[in-house]
Amino acid sequence: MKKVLLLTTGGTIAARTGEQGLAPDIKCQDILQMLPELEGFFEIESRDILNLDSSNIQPEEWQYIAEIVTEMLPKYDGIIITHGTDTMAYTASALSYMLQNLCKPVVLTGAQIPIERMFTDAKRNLQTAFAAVNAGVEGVTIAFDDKIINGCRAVKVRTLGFNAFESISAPYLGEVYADGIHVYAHNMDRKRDTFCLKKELCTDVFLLKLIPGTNPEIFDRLLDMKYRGIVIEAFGAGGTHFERRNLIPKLKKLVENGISIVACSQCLYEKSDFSMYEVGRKLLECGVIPGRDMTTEAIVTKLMWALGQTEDPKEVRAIFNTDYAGEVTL
Ligand SMILES: NC(=O)C[C@H](N)C(=O)O
Repeated sequence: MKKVLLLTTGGTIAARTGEQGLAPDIKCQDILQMLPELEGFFEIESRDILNLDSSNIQPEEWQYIAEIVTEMLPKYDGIIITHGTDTMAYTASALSYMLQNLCKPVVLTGAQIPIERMFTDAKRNLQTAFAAVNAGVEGVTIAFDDKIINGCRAVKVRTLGFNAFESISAPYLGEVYADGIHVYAHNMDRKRDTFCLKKELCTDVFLLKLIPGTNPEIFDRLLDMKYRGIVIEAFGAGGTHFERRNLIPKLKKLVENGISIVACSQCLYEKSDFSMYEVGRKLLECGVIPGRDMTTEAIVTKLMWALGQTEDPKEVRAIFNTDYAGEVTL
């Protein structure tokens, strides 16, 4: 029988309606009581570690969760973490980098409807998470709506639909059917070294979505504010305007000041390629790091993590040229 640790952090899955609206309240023991069918199949221990809507989960919480996972993992076959859906993809990505060479399942799950309500998806999602642990799907994953998604490829794409998450530019790792869980790929050939926690993060990272007419002076302000990393969501396959409002000299200045800039596409699907158009090449020429087919969530957290590991922009670039958890196609 597999030994599983359930950690709860809050989110809608554990929410009740209070005077101020929905807020997390339900404890792990109550959650487990609602899933009596798991008892005969798993040896389960549980612990409430946070009680937050995921909008309140920030880099400090990612580090706290990573510490607990690192401490507890040797005693279990896998760990399931219940978490709000709104920022689950950020937490999953951050954990993917912090928990280096992870070779056991760490599965995040949650719900669109609280577990105590009719039509809740919480039980099904938890069952899927347990199935992922049982199947030994390694690494940080998200179990949701019968799918297992690599954590650093997940994006929340729906506010209300049960299919809230998609796996972007990467196949699902597994799916649940009537005959059980189908696991497609879980040995991603990347765990060569021993597991270790690398939890240092730099929170001085800013995300800017370009609009037609973005004022170039925004980049001077970001320099004044001492950001060390900037993620730019550019247009289409990769481009920004240089007519009339030329962003390029400003970006050059930032790079000269040692700031790491990573650029990706505003389009959710498919890769960016900044070498394709003149409007993209100019970014590469001033030293911007291409985000390739990574999600914005995976880039933002990777930049925070990279800047936590090194002060050298060249090493940050080298980190972005490395695939740690299946987050990027090189
Ligand atoms: N479905 C959810 O869990 C949404 C909630 N606001 C959260 O992220 O905590």
